[in-house]
Amino acid sequence: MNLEQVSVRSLPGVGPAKETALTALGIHTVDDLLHYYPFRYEDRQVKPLAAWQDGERVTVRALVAGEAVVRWRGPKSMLSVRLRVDNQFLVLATWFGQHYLKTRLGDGRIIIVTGKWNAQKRLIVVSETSFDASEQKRSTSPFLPIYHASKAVGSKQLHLLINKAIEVYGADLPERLPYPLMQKYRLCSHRDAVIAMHQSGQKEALRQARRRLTFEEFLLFQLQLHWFRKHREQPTGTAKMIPANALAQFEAHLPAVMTAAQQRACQQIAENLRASTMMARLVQGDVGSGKTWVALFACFATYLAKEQSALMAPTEILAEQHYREAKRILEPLGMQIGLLTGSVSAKLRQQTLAALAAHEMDVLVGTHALLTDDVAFAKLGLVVTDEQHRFGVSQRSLLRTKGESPDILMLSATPIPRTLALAVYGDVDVSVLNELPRGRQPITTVAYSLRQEEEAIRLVRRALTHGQQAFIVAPTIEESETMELAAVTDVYERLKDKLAGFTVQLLHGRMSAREKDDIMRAFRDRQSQVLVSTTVIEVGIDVPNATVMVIYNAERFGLAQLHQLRGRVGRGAVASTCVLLAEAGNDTAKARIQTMVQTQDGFEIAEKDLELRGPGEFLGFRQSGLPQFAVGDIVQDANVMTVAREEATAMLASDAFWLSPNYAALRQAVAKLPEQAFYRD
Ligand SMILES: Nc1ncnc2c1ncn2[C@@H]1O[C@H](COP(=O)(O)OP(=O)(O)OP(=O)(O)O)[C@@H](O)[C@H]1O
Repeated sequence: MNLEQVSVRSLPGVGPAKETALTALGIHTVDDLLHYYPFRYEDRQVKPLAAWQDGERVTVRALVAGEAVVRWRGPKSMLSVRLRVDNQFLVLATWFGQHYLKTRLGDGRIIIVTGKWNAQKRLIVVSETSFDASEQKRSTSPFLPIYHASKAVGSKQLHLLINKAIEVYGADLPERLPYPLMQKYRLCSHRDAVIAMHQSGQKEALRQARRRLTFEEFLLFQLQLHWFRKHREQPTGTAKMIPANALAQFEAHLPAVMTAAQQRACQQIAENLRASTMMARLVQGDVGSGKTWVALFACFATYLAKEQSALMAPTEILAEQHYREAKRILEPLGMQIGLLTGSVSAKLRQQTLAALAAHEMDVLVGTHALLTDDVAFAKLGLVVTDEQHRFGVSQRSLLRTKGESPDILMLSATPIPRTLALAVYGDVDVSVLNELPRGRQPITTVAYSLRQEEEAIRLVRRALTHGQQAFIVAPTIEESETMELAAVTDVYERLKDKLAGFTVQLLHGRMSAREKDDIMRAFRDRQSQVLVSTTVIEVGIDVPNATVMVIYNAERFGLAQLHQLRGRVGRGAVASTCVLLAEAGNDTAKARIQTMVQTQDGFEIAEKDLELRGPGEFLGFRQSGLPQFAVGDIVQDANVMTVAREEATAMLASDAFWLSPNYAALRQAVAKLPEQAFYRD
């Protein structure tokens, strides 16, 4: 029986109303229902108090110690009583809206409660109470599956319904993976895995189920990536004639030697440009690792092949910065560079466009102004996008259509762990710049509490008196209204007073692009000494004279983001300092701040960030269009992704995959997935 064609209505107890409620959760068929996995399991095992984590839901067997008290606030009640746990410790328990339980909470009674633990207040906010102390023993499953539910169908109801579906249809769950593959990786059957996800109380069975389902979905994903790549009409690029000594020619004109990582990336690029297939390469650089020079080398190599390059940046100030650097590095090599942004005068724009069309210009740097219709290249051979995730898909492909399948180079300052990069970018090649240019001074990072603000300001003042500049970052205005964070405007007002005699300017996201660029320019040109800002300064700004960075409420930012921010200092010859002003938080918050203090390696920080916060909260994760998996976790299960990738490659190259009935189910599954869900530009 094909469960994808069996409506949930076929299950006992599901009428039109229940059907509507299930539809709202995306559940239409029995197949959907069976694959609607719990998002977590509640651990109902009674644990000793010492093992409780702040904020965790705990189940505890305790002795009522003292009299229960009810307080009222309007119609709302709060019931509190002391409980003795592990025969010694006293904790407080509160119930909201359940004052009627008071009579049952007699002094000395043994109860079992489940609730959220607040370590600081030593308080459990109770959500479930059991007065039958033996219940715990009778319960078969210490792990209760919790489902994303709605008002109309709760988690418990879903659980019951799924159990019913397993009872009636469980035997019809099909197997997609060929047997030899299951044997090779010792995977349990799809059916056993699905059932275990919903019903198992055993840690090991659950682990095996997760492993099997993760492998399956990663394999499908990888097969798809490869499949569509194979079947897509790949526009064949043109081979560029690039002399063997191109890199040496380029390096001979540089003001400093390239790092080994830069050289490696350049060599990889030259190889790609020479090939007749189109280049699709991502240069992933840690902050300050010198991505721009690598991009400029690509432009130079393209120039040697007598073709033009376009370099697109997300903001005017970044475009200007690239333009200056391109002029400085490429003009001595005989190249002509142009700039096109919204601020370029009409006359200059006309001249630039004319030069471009006549092939008197080799590189055009700009913002999305490059995309306008009248921008026409004589022969566009290379498109470089900086921070391409900040452009829409259509914008990116628009630039590409200005040439005949030009080679593509993408620059990204967000260090993404390798597996994530594969998942995000599919099969692009990746060059990693994990090395800083020589002569960089290390950045000293210190963590202060918010009360030590004065100390931070002292550091700022000292740098200013030495003629250096400082960045101050504070959370956004919007957030501060509801969350009582140090608003950027408050910080600005305070610092203006405390740093009287220096020019302090404010920058935030509510300003127009023009205002922002003006303020950034003033700072870059040293007309202001202190820039108080939200995270809008985050990416790419290069002001080597700035040596102090102070970040207010650092606990509010993602680690990858803090790393980006910190990377704005330490770019010159003078040693820099980064002060993290943070509220003391729970263990995770402390571990995050500690990571920042301990390491300056962006890749390490990114891994740690993912580990501590989970990929769902990883900076830019949502915007990046990373695929969401039902069971697998791209970070924790990174090794499974690698294996799935290898298997997918081998499979598609084998006849068996295309011909054998063993693979029929898998072939069908891959073909059925919607292309756009996975295939990214
Ligand atoms: N090998 C090198 N030796 C010395 N200086 C270098 C080298 N490579 C680049 N630089 C300089 O380092 C600075 C930073 O380079 P760049 O702006 O390309 O960094 P980035 O990788 O874009 O970093 P971020 O993402 O933090 O902006 C520039 O001023 C550049 O001229």
